[in-house]
Amino acid sequence: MNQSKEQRILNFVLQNAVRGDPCSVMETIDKYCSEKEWAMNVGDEKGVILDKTVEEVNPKVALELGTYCGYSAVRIARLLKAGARLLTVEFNPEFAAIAKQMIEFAGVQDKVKLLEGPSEVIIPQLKKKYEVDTLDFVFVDHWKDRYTPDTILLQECSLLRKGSVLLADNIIFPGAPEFVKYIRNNPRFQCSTYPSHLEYMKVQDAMEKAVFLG
Ligand SMILES: O=C(NC/C=C/[C@H]1OC[C@H](O)[C@@H]1O)c1cc([N+](=O)[O-])cc(O)c1O
Ligand SMILES: [Mg+2]
Repeated sequence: MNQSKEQRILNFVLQNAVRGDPCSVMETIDKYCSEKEWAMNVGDEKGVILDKTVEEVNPKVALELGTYCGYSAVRIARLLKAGARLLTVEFNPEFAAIAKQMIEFAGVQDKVKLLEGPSEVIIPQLKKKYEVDTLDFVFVDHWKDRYTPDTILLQECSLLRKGSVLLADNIIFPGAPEFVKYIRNNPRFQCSTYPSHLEYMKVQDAMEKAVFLG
């Protein structure tokens, strides 16, 4: 049974990156995916926007929707202060297994909790099962048609507080048009757009930052 692309990416990291070095893991994934096989990691250009937002928020509790191979989980976790944690949600078991190994190789496993399952099932469990009070930061990068329902679900589950920051990937490509309409017309969010490019490509993309006003 031949390997998946995600397994090839992991193997390339295991063979070429420095164990315990998150930057080395990120650089190695970016090298593979720009030179050998494209993959839907947030990438090095949009990754800088992610970095800046995480540094600005300095979250104690962060949530990621859409782990994939763990690239952005490593990217976020490397910036978290002592005692801070990232919960990352992935429903595809193959991707979750790859991401778990990626996170461990990068040495950020103590800051990251990988939750396997659909976001609509996991989000309502965050308070009781995962001891979350409210979320300081949410990176939204999963199925584009789940961006809006899950943003609504986060509010319904009282997981956002005044100042919670959402950062959504791919609002131009592949696009999340109804999310953009929802969030920009919602008086409870203060939105700003960060133009960029699709990972590893010369295609226009952007990220949307939305601050919850309470
Ligand atoms: O579908 C995308 N992301 C959705 C991710 C979906 C995965 O996360 C949740 C689910 O387990 C699935 O396996 C995507 C697609 C492109 N793209 O260019 O097609 C670029 C991106 O940055 C993306 O995040
Ligand atoms: Mg994306």
